[in-house]
Amino acid sequence: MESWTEGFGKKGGLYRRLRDACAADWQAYTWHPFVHGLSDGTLPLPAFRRYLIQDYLFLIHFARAKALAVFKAESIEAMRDKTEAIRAILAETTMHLRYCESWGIPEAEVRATPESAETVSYTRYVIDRGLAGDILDLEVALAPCTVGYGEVALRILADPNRRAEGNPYQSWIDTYADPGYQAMAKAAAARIDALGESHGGQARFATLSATFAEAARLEARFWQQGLDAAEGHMAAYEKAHG
Ligand SMILES: Cc1ncc(CO)c(N)n1
Repeated sequence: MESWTEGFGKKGGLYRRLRDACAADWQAYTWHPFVHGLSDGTLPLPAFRRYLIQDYLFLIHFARAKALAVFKAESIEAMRDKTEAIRAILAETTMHLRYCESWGIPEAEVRATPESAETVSYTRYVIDRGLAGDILDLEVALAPCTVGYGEVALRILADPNRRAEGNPYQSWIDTYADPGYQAMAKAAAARIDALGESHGGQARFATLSATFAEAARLEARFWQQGLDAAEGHMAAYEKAHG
């Protein structure tokens, strides 16, 4: 078994059962062609730019979803963890703004960018699962994001095609390979395992796994919007220069 699959959740726990129940969707998300391009450094810059600006907007709403998890948390420890997660998400956006600044895109312009359908659908889906359900429904909707990016980073580090020197996406990779981020991802998987036991994960598995798989597919769509933007860019370029 690969090292990254061992990293999150415990054997037989709810997190791994959710992940394994949507193996094809999970693979399509965590080893998407966009991720290959981050890893070997060949991702076209317009694809990354499109992704990163939308991801900044995504994180604002993701912080709101985590705030809802503070509200729905059933222990002070969980409230503390979630509060820390909100702080981490807001800190993560400084990486986004640094990239944008290096491209000459000021923060005001990033903020004024309209959200894409991919961004709206994913963020509002997660918030809706949390509003309609309890803390377990919400944590399961959040997990592909928090834990998934932890796994994506580990997959990149293990990738034989990885460009380790002079990779333009290195600071993106570092953000999620960071021990602090990895610890947060592990804690999120462990909380799902614990909630699975305390909140009837077995009896609720059909609903929970549908939520988890939906979020994994929305994550894959989120990468794909970057590649779609680059395709448009290439077509326009070829038209202008053809
Ligand atoms: C779409 C997406 N999923 C997960 C993360 C990790 O925080 C992120 N920044 N963006």
